[in-house]
This record gives sequence, C-alpha cells and structure tokens, in this order.
Amino acid sequence: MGLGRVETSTFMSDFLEKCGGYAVLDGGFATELERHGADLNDPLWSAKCLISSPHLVRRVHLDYLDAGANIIITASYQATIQGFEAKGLSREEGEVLLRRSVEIAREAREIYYDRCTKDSWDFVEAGNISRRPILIAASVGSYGAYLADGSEYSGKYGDSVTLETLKDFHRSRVQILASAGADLIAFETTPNKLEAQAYAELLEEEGINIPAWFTFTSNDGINAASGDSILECASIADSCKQVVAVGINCTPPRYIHSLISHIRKVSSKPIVIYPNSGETYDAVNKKWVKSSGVNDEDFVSYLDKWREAGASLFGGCCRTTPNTIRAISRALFDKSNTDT
Ligand SMILES: C[S+](C)CC[C@H](N)C(=O)O
Ligand SMILES: N[C@@H](CCS)C(=O)O
Ligand SMILES: [Zn+2]
Repeated sequence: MGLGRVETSTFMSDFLEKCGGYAVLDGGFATELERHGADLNDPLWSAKCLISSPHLVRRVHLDYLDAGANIIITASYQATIQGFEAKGLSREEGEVLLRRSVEIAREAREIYYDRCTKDSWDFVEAGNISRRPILIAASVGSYGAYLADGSEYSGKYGDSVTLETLKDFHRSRVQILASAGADLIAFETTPNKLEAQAYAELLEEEGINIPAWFTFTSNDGINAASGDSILECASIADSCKQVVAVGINCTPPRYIHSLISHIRKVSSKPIVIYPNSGETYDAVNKKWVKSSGVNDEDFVSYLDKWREAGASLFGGCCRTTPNTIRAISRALFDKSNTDT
C-alpha cells in the first residue's frame, strides 16, 4: 500500500487483541461461488470468475462479512499469470486481474462498513462507534493448485520441480498481490516443505512489505500432504520473520487437533486453521464427493479442542459456507463472553 514495511512482530497479536482474542476467517470461497451458480469446471477454477463474474466475487466476500468474518481471502487462489496466459490473455491483462482480486475484496469491505455505519448498531460501544476489524488476505494457492489436477492434496510435483522452479513460478504473483493493497498474503493449501521454503525465500528476496501466513494440507494429521513432516513445514514458517501465523487449511476436521499440537511444538506464532468439510475432491470431474463430510454443528463442536490445543484464527475451507462461519463466530463470541 506504499506505506512501507509493516511491523510484523506485533501485527497478528495486535489484530487478535482488537478482535477479542480470536479471529474468524471466511469459509469456502469457491464453494460459495458455486452456490451462486458459478460453473468452476475450468483450469482457472474460482479465478475464472475474476473474468466472467466479478460481481459474484464481491457478493461472496459480502456473504462472509455478513456471517462475521474478520479476514476475507481474495479470489486469487488459482489466479496466475501463467494460467491466464494459457487462456489467451496477455501478461498485462493477467496482472490487472490479480490486482482486481484485491480491489474487489477491498470494495466489499467498504460496502460492508458503509452499511454498518448506516445501520449502526452492533458497532456502538460505550458511545463510540467501533468497527469490526477486517483484514484482506491475498490468496496464493500452491503450484499444485495451478496444475489443476488436485495435486495440492498430494504435493508430489516430481523431481523436475525444484526450489527455483517454485520461486520463479510464484515470484510475479506475489509481487503484484503485495503491491495491490492487501493486508497480508495467505499462502494456502501448501502440500510440501519445498514450497514453504520457496515462499520464505521469496518473501525475503523480494522485500515483500506485507506479512503472510503459511497453511498446509494434510491427509493423516501428522504430515503435510506430501508426507513431509508437519514439524519441518511449520519450522520453515516459524523461521520466516514475515510469517505472522502458521497453520492448516483444506484438511478434514478430524486431523486438525493433532496437527495443531504438532505445530505448537515448533512455533509460538499464532495458529490459523480453516479445515474443509471432510469430503474428498475428485480432481478429474472437479467435484467434491459427498462421503465423510461433517455438518456445521459437528464442525463447530471441534472448536473448543482446537482452541485448547492453541489455535486462535478459525474459518472454513472447501465445502464450508457462510452458515459454518456464522456458527463459528457465535461459538467464539459466546465463549469469550463467558470466559471474561
Ligand atoms: C482446493 S482444490 C478443490 C482447487 C481446485 C483444483 N486445483 C483443480 O483445479 O481441480
Ligand atoms: N481460498 C480458496 C482455497 C481453496 S483450497 C477457496 O476457499 O476457494
Ligand atoms: Zn479448500
């Protein structure tokens, strides 16, 4: 935002304090786009809507703000210059779309704040208007997301993909998103430690002046999706001074408690978790297979255990909805009231 380097050491603790100790993230972004009628059977997946239906992108952000989110994540998960070029767009057009993903989220935040000011009420505290703190996190999906074959859940990129490949792949998108007005970068659905190392080095080499979080996927509650130890993955995040939170996303709720406990062993940074519903992704048909998913009530029933294990930022990933986020928000809000 041209305001110079953000003070990362206190960024997240200050934000969490303003939120009342815990923060609520949004839920499945693509899931909610589909609920509004978007067809995401495309190599760009949800990023397709940046081209075809930006109004829906804004609408989904607003749905999650209405549900109580303190952090909304941009539609750039599968938006890459390389992916846009494969669709026939120019590099410049790709850059515009990446920036637009942040602008749309910022517009949604402004609309939400304007509405709240007009309706005022839950924002009036002791005679002062206090606005719910809201951050915009710019999504950077993993290389596996760009491959569009579900390999963000396997992390097996093959021997030809090196640290340098990954750094080169992510470099321009990270630079563009960091200068587009986001508050932080969400490096999400990361399946292996090589990619975490690439992110850490990029943040440093490019002098990225906004903070970041790294979240990993897992298929077993002990390791990242690739089989790399979650301890090693979280240690890489912990060593990077621009990382203000580390955690897990798009992973079944049943694995989350164990993963939080492992992460806590190697990092004292805030832990962020936004699990999926527990269903399985069919990457060939680009559809979720309804099998072992949990409903919103079950999802929220895990919250206490996740808080006890040490997490402080909570949301949902694929197949969770504004109802999930509303339930999380209520559960945290009621809890923090009874705790004090
Ligand atoms: C987080 S997954 C469900 C995203 C979609 C995947 N990268 C694909 O293109 O099939
Ligand atoms: N922010 C992305 C993550 C997909 S795993 C989404 O919610 O669609
Ligand atoms: Zn997901």
